[in-house]
Formats: sequence, structure tokens, C-alpha cells
Amino acid sequence: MGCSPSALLEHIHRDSSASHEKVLSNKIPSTVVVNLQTSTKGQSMKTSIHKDSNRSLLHRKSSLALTPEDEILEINRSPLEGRYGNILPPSKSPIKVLLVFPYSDAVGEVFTLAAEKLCFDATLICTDNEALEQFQSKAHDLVIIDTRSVKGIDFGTLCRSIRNTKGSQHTVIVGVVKKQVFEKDEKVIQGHLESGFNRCIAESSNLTNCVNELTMLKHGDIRPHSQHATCQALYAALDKCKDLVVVTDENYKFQYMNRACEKLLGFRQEDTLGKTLQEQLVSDTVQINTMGSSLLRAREWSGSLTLKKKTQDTIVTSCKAVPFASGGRMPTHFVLVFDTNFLDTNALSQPRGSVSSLRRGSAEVRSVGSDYLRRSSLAKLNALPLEAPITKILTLLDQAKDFSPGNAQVVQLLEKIEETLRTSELYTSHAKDDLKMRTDEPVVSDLITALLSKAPQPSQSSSSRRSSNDSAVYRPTKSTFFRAPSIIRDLLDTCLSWEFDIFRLEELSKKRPLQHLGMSLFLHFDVPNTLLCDEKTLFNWLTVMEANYHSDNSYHNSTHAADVMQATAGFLEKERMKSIMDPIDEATSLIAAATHDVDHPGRSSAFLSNSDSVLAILYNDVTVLESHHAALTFKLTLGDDRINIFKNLDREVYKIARHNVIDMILATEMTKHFEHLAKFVNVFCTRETDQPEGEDYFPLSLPENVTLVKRMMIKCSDVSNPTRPLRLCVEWARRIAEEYFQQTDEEKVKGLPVVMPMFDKNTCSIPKSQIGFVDYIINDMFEAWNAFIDMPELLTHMRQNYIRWKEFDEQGHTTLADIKKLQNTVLMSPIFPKPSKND
Ligand SMILES: Nc1ncnc2c1ncn2[C@@H]1O[C@@H]2COP(=O)(O)O[C@H]2[C@H]1O
Repeated sequence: MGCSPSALLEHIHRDSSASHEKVLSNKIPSTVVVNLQTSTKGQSMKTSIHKDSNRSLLHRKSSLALTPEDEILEINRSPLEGRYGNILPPSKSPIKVLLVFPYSDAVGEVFTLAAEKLCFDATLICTDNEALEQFQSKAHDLVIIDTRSVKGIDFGTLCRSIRNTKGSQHTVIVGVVKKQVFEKDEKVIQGHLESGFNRCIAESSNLTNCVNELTMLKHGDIRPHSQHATCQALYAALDKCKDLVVVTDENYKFQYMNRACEKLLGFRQEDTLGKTLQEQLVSDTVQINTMGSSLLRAREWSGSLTLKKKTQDTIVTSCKAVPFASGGRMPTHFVLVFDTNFLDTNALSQPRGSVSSLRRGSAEVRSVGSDYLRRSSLAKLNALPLEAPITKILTLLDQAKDFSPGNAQVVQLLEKIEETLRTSELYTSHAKDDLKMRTDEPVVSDLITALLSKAPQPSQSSSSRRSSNDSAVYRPTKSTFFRAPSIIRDLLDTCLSWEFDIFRLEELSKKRPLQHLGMSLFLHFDVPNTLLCDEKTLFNWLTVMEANYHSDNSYHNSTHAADVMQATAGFLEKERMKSIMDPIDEATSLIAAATHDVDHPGRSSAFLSNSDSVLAILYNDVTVLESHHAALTFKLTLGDDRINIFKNLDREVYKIARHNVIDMILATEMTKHFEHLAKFVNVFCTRETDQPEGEDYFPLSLPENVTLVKRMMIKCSDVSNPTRPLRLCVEWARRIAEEYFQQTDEEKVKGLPVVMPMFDKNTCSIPKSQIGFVDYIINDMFEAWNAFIDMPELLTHMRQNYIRWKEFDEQGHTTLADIKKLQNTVLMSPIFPKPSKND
């Protein structure tokens, strides 16, 4: 059975009282220290009884074996204070007590004296109006009302009035009754309780009696009330925080869910109480079992969990689960904190791997020194929401290693299995290896290899890998053939900057950015030498490729191709890339980037399939567009000697080049996004925490790993627009939205299924679409990529843009017209000022 938040609070309160007798310290070996410490309003009443330790052991009644703690007894009456000292009420302020006695007599006097003796802040009042006024201004912790006579004050009404005052639930109200009433009349006591009194005490004019009564009230009533108040403050904090927080009992039944959780998942707390995590929230059983095995061993667990929303949609989150034992050693509660894995803006200020380092949505954006960010990102990436079966298997193997620490052989075997599973082309390479082992017959080997390989596997040349200390600065290489106008040349001098203004190039080149930028980059990366190809052929090739982009597409035109090529060039300049990419890798990466969307119709593959297009029929609805881009690239290139940039290549090198280009273009297919990301993260981002500083732990040079890097590189280049400076980012978002809207319009006109109904020009919020795009696709991908390539500026722009999209959304700038208006006002300033005539 679940319980309500207040029931849970009661539970916590009961537990904290029950565990008062907690042994805390063993620092003073020869004394027994009994520490009676209260936390309520910080009243610290510490009574230290020092005894000879041998004597105290003699007095020990228990038959239990002695523990080291038996030697020193420091009994802390406030275990919560011990742990959460800062969140309890300020330690200096005394307990405020209101004494309401209509007549002055010995009983009222000794209560006042007793309160003073205990250093309470006492106020003595004789009328009910004054009492109420006092209470309303001071909100006392304790109110003692003389109820011995009905003549003096209407104590029932007074008590109810106090109870009607806001905040009085944390006040203890006590009625002083006549001794004989206390001893003989249950009904009077009952009536008092119904009026809102917490308890009654018998009149007494004995000072010790009164001191004892007040002391007991302090420990038994006031203190729990103030703990309760602190718990309420904690609930308020939980309800304000952005992480999703869930508390369950030891059977994973919900006990509490915070507002962020309710809001994101669409449940109300009441709907979930008493149901289990699996029933209500988490859909992946394997993960929940893994989590359970850690929690039951009282270990914290971090990992990814897929949460079900009320709408039955799912979202993937990273979760930190913490066991909590309210008594005894076994966990009684589990606290789950989910991060929906968006923005990691606090990464620098938080300890590595902490839940708070996974926080999203802070208003603060840091431009960061990369290393710490890279490392904390890696910690996060290990908990990425990547649910490939291989990820699960690797996690399970890790746990199996945990279970068999004493058995080196088992651990070694498990590590070998992990190593094998981490390779990207699982089936292909294993089959080949096995085959080599079992057969000497080349014909059988060829046959099986051909059958198992998805495409002809070229032999990889490794001879031409370069040293890694090349300059990252753009080296304008003089062309013997091509000379652009000076204004374009000036702009192209900045073409390796992440802030490069591609739209300015589009404008200056009269929509021929690919030709100009492509030529500059080919020269910078020495492509003519690599391909043994003259500049004229390269220039012709760029011209033809550019001509095969549809200039009337608002997004998928040659400016997008140039943009992707520019991003790829920026990545190729990074040290880590230089150390693994050979000249053919570089040249083919640039070629793939330039052609990756050639002849894009401005409609998605789904649209082409739905409309029975020639391309969808040709490619059987599978990877339609990307297959077309790759095929057309080669059809055009090989179809005319004047543009055949591969014509001088040796056949084997050509096969490598062709394989690279096709593989990279096909990797841009978004339906395989998580597969590519998972493979990349599995190989490059899973071992960081175990690895000694500075060691290169992944075998980068393995051809299959270089392939993973190249795929990730073109994918990141393809969708890099949210990580560009704001002005560029907004323009790309406008363009893609416009293209999506046109597709929706056409689908409606032609009566086709509407692939993205939300992209309706009349209703769509462009900022929201961008926020979602970053949340679900871009953020994790670029964190992983930055962890590898070390370009923190990508994340800085992404986070700044994200915050601006949120602002635009909140300010109601949602439609195409709104965005255009913003572009003509607040977003006017160019990234690079237009060069003046003197330049
Ligand atoms: N800023 C963006 N907002 C929404 N979708 C985008 C954005 N940038 C790229 N995309 C999508 O990501 C896809 C990547 O592959 P394509 O270029 O074929 O098509 C692209 C768009 O559909």
C-alpha cells in the first residue's frame, strides 16, 4: 500500500524519533558521553556524563556482544541534525512560548518560571484577544492555555482561532486542566482535542513538575513539529526543482513524485500512489532489474531508464537511484532522480558524475575550458539513453565482473567478451576470423566474405597517415586555375572558423557557395595531390554537383551542402582527427559532405514512399534519399571525364574512396541516428572512468573505429546548425521549417498521409521545434562528439541558442513571420562585419 505525502512525513518523523539512540563517535575511548541534543529551534541541551569506562561496562545490562561503539555512548537525540544540520531551524533562537492565564495564580507563575529556567522566550498574556494578536505576530512554537475555568476566557474559541491562523500547524497547543478533570473526566480532554489542542496537562504549582512537562513537550511535541516544518520546506524545494524526483518503498511502490515529474509525465501523484515503478513508469525491465540488484545491496545506481508518459509516449532519461534505510540496514525507500538529459550547463561547477552535474536548463551558460567539461560529459555519456542491445549486454557484463572480483580468470574472460562486443562490425569480422582459422581454401573464404559483407570491403591503406602537428589555421593555397573576387576571397579566409558566415558567402557568390568554398577547402586539404586530379576537374566537379542541388529548396540546397562541408573541414582540422585521418579519408570526407544531399527534392524519404515516387520504388522504400544522393554522386562523377575527380586513382584506392563516400552519405540517414551514436559512444566514451590519465584507451587506428568516427563526423556536420552562432542557427531553423511546411501543404493538397502534421505553417511553434530537436537529437550527440573532438564552442553555442529559443517561445515569436521579424531586428548584426570598401 502506498501512502500520501503527509503519511510519508509521519513515517519519516516516526523513524527519526525511533533512531534517537544513535551511536555517533568513538573519539574519547575512556569516557561515556551522553549527549542530549535537541535541534528544535536549535536549543541545544547537552548533558555530558563522564564515567569511568570500566564501571559503565559493569553496568551494562545487555547480553549483546560488545561493539567498539559500546565503549563510548554519544547519544544524539537529533539524527537529522547530525546529517542535515544546515536545513534545520536556526540554532540560536529559543523556543517561543505563549502562556495564556486569565488569573494570576501559582500555576501560571510556575509555568512562567519553568519556561524561563529552560531559556524559552516566554510571553504571559491574560486575555484571549491579546493572546490571538500575540500569536498572529509571533507564531509561537508552544501555546499553553489555562482552561481550568470557563469564566476567564473562551479557550475553545481561542484555540480554534489560533488553528485558523496560517502556519499554526507547526504550533503545539496545550491546555492546563484541573487535576481531577485530568484524572477523571475523559470527555473534557476529548473536547479539548477536538477544539485543536494537541494535549492537556494537569495543573501543578510544583516547579520541577512544570520544568519536566515543558522539557517533555520540547522533545516529544515541539521538535517533531519543527522537523515536520522542515520536511515541508524540503517538499517545496522538491516541487520547485527541475529534476524529476520519485520516492518509492522497498517494493518500488510509489510514495512520492514531485511536480516536475507530474508535469513532464502527465500523471498526478494521486494516480500513482501504491502502484509500482514498472506498472506505472519504467518500461525497460532489464534496466530495472539491474538497478534493483544494486539498490538491494544498498549501492547507488546510475543508468538510463525509459519512462512512460501518460500519453504512452516514452522518454529516455538518465537516472540516479539511491537506497535509503530509515531503520536497520536494509533499504526502506528508494529515491530516484531522473535527468531528462538536456543541457549540462552546470558541468563545470559540479563534481564529476553527480546528479546535479546532469542538470538541465540553468540560465547560466559557460564558455568552457574543455577538459573538465569533456570528462564530466564522458561520465554522463556512460549513462546515455542508448538502448541498443549491445549497450545492455556490456552493462550486464560489467555487473558480472563486479560479482566475481575474486576470480581473475572469469574477469579476464568477461573483459575479452566486452572487447569483442565493442567492435563495430560484429558479424562481418567475426565470420572472417573464424573462416581464416578453419579454412585454407581462398575460394570458400571469398565466397563467405562476399556473402557476409554488405558491400565490397576494400583493403585499407594505412601507409599515408600523417603526423598530428599540422596547423589549424587556414592556409590559403594559391590556385593555379581559379581566382574568386577579392571580397569572396576575404570572406573565405575565415572559412575554417566555426562562426563562418555561410549566408554571406551564399549572397556574395550568387548562390554558388559550394563552388567557392569547395575549391578553397580542396586546396587547403591538398585534395588535388591526394586524388592526383587537376584543379579544373575539381572545379568542374563542384560546379556540376552544385548545379544538381535544387536552389529553390529553402533548406536542402547547395548552401546546406557547403555548410556541411565547412563543418567537416573544421572537424578535420582538430588534432585528434588529424592523428587518425589519412589524406584519402580527408578528401573523401569533404567529397561526401559536398554531395551528401545532392538532388534532394526538398521532401523527406517518407513523402517519396507515400507518393510512390520513382526513387522510392527504385530503392524499395529503404534509405531512399541517401541511396539516391550516393548513387547520383557516382553516376555524375563517373559519367563525364571532365568532372571525374577519381579518374587517376589506382583501382584499389578508388574502391576505398568510393566506399568511404558511400558509407558517409548513408550514415546521414536519421533513422539510424541512435544506432550510429550508440556505436560511437560504446567505442569511444565508455572506458574513460577506468582509464589512467592521458592514456589512449581506444584502438583508434582500427579501420572500423575510424569508420565510426567518420560517420559521426558527417552526422554532426549535417545537423550542426543548432550549434552555430545564434544568427546562423535561427536562419537554418527558419529554412528547415519553411521546407517542412511546404511538404505538409503538398501532402494536404494531394491527400497524402501527413508525415509531420505538427509542421503546419499556421500552428507550428518554430522555437518549440528547435528546443525539441536539441533535447532529443542534438544535445547528446554533440556532448559525445565534443568529448571526442574537444570543441567546447559547439556546446556553448548550442546552450546559448537553446536559451534564446526558450525566450522566443515565451515571448510568442513562434511563426515564420515572427522569426523573420526577429531576424530583421534583434538578430541583424552579422557574425563577421561586411568588409568595407577599403579592405
Ligand atoms: N534545425 C533543425 N530543426 C529541425 N530539423 C532539422 C534541423 N536541422 C536538420 N534537421 C533535420 O535533420 C535532418 C538530417 O538529415 P537531412 O539533411 O536529410 O534532413 C534534416 C532535417 O530533416
